[in-house]
Amino acid sequence: MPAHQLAPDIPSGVLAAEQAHLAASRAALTAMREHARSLSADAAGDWVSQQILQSLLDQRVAALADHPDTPLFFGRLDREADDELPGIIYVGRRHVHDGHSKPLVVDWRAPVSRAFYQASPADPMNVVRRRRFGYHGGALTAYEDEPLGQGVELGPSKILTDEIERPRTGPMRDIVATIQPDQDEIVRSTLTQTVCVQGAPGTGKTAVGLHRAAYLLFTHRERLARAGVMIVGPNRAFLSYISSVLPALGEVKVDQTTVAGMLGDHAAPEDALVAAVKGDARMAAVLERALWMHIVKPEEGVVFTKGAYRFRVADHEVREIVASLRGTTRYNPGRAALAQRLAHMVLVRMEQRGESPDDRVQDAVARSKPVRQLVDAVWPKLVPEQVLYRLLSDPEFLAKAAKSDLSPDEQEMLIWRKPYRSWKSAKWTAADAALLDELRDLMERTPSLGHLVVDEAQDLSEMQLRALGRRCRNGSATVLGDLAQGTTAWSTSSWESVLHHLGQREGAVTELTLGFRVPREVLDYAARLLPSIAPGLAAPRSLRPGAGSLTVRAGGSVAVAAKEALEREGSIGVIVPDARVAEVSAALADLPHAVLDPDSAEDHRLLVVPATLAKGLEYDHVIVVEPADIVEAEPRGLARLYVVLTRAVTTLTVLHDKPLPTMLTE
Ligand SMILES: Nc1ncnc2c1ncn2[C@@H]1O[C@H](COP(=O)(O)OP(=O)(O)OP(=O)(O)O)[C@@H](O)[C@H]1O
Repeated sequence: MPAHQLAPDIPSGVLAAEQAHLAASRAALTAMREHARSLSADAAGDWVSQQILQSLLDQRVAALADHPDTPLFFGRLDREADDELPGIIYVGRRHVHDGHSKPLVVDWRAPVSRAFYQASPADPMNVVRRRRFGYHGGALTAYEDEPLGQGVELGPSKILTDEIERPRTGPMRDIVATIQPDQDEIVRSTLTQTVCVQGAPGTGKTAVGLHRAAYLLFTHRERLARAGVMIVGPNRAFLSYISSVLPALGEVKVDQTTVAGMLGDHAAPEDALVAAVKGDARMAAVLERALWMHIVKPEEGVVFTKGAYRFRVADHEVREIVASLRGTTRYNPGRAALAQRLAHMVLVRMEQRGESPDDRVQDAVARSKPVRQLVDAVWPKLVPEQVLYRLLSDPEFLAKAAKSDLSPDEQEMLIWRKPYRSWKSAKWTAADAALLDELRDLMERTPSLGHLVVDEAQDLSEMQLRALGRRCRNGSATVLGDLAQGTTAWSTSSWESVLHHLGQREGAVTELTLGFRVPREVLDYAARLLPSIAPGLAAPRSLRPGAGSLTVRAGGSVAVAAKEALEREGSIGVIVPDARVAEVSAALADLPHAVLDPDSAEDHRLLVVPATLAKGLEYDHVIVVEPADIVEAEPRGLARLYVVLTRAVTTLTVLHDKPLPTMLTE
């Protein structure tokens, strides 16, 4: 027998007491906000400090806002612990205390809240009873008790099931009330630990990554406020979908971007095979050689004239300085160091002549014309685009830089068929963006963030991973993905390799196995593709039975399917081959709908979604149009189809005129 009590939606004595605690917590939060509002920035010494303090106070006031629809707490722990904390703890989205510093609500990220997610009959963690609360709108309407420490088996939680079954409308929600024990382990792993999560569609990877960011920001507030945390997602539609999760958890200062947003939005078209060569980590050595090949062997010395005197640095001395700097610094600091070292030699000559020049003289000599001319000739000023331009347009230069790292065929593939006039007019591709970033870092060190969350990481090239790795080289990362959902020319087949190229070899690979999104029937259907796209992976499991959720129709009309879906509750995604977006949108002309546009604030229940933008998204009802065309459209089309078929929360309708891939019909 499940040891559960689900209170009916009628206030009982217990429910009334809990509602009173909610009211008291709300009032306390309002008082905290009023107090924050009453604080003045005038105490700060000067105008600038005043502005900074005022902005901090404003942020604090905003963070203390009470959102009536968002439950202030969602759980309660009755504890039997020998510590200084209260015996009863309410777990919520943020700390709330009364005027005497007594905690009314404890932040879910605090160490004591861990038991809310982890305690079990086998390991009660000093908790005798865990209570979950159910809300309707902002009103507390139900509770559910789980006795721990009595050795009683727990049955399924209805509040948890209701939360998972709740129709999805609008952007992604936080899962803070229902994080599962294996997810919580990942969320609370320490800041220094890089974690890589493999998980089938809908196992909560994205949710876990976002909650880990919130957890780390809470636990290491100062350090991460300085160093920064960034979320990297596959496209802007995805970023817009996840955009409200962290703000709902009180974290507004996390940058969310795509790889293109980080490395440069270059999108000239490119053959997938060429892109694959450019994405290969072997390019790193080629680029490094290409950059340093710009240094010219010095044939002349330098002569600095001051009044009637001439101070000379001989050619062999210049060669020695260049040789000693080469390979020991990045390119740009090396250039600056060369000027300073030449100036220093001149100063030594001045001293030999009995002068006593100081640092200012050294700077002046370093900036003088003869020194600048020599530095420009020997160690030329460069931008990354110049180097890459030369590499992709000059076969001889490429051959020298590539040595044996690239085969002659690969080199030939890299050379532009139609060269551009100059580096300034070159049109760069997405793969070039990572090469330019590598060069930029060889010239000037890229600053590192404190933590990076990388979603859909299976799709990144080795060179892109290196670029991301630079941005967390003094920090750590949360790497999320699914080997079965790799759709790019360079998709990985091993997480160890991803961690290697990210520069986080110590990272731990872990797996989430239970699906929260896709009904079992739909997931089993999609999983028929797995042996063809990721033979090593086990079939995914779903928490949600969802009988009757799958319909496959030959010759069915998209308008009819959309009308049927509109009669039900929740969001609808009509996922179509990219080339057929306009046609399907026209077929739906009688129904209010929009084509998915990441930049539009317009929210539509019925959306036409190009197949290549569906990654990471979910809809209550998904209608997939013509799977054969989705498969045909790209080299890893079967994996794309797997992604598309696993976006449904409640129903999946597959419409096809052409034969379905055989794996789906066998
Ligand atoms: N513990 C949980 N409680 C409630 N809902 C959850 C939980 N974990 C995940 N979900 C929900 O399941 C859905 C899928 O989660 P998410 O998008 O994070 O999965 P994913 O593994 O990133 O999927 P994909 O690989 O398809 O991108 C979301 O609606 C999420 O809110």
